[in-house]
Amino acid sequence: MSPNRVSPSIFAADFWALGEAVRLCEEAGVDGIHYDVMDNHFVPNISFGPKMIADLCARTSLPADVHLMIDLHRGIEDYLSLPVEIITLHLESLGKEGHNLLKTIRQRGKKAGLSLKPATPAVAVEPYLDDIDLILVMTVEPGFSGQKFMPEMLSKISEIRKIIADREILLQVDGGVNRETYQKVLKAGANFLVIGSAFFADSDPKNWAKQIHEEQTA
Ligand SMILES: O=C(CO)[C@@H](O)[C@H](O)COP(=O)(O)O
Ligand SMILES: [Co+2]
Repeated sequence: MSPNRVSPSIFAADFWALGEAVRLCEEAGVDGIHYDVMDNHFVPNISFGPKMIADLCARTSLPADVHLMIDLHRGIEDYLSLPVEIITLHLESLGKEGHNLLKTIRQRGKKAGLSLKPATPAVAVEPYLDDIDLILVMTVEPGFSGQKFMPEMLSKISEIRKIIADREILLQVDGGVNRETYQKVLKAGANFLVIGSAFFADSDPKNWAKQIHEEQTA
């Protein structure tokens, strides 16, 4: 089994020193940077848009995964043209165009991700399994970093691991992942952690990233 992946959520960094935060990620040996895009419609918060992602991507070779928490009715063209590895859409925001949007992400040379809010059941991913490369299980309500992990999501992670079966779909978990919760999340079946506030507050993020990479999973 390939090693677990970890991507810090740059939204949790100090915006005064974004460049330093990216350097910290590089030095810690993480696998990418997670960009939380919020538009104050799908979630009650605003973060940043495509220009900021483009500017940071231009200065680092760390792969980018873009978590779009936006109203999709105006399309996603601004994000499709970015040099990013993964674009993740929320299942709850897909509407009738869902399959086409996911297919378009792949046609544009990126991995397509599908994210589930805490109330969305695991089985909801089943119609999309042929169109996706990643499933993101939210373990907090989307919109803010620094929230408490929802332990009741662990069984959902295991359920999705079973649904994925032998497909090559990454299982990403996002929200409240910290030194106390990350092993439970990996044990439940995730192989891709997003860590926001806990990563940037950690006294030895390099050591933590190494532990995540080396943690044995099922
Ligand atoms: O997508 C989101 C929140 O909507 C996440 O990516 C968080 O921003 C991660 O931050 P922590 O919960 O780890 O502090
Ligand atoms: Co996120």
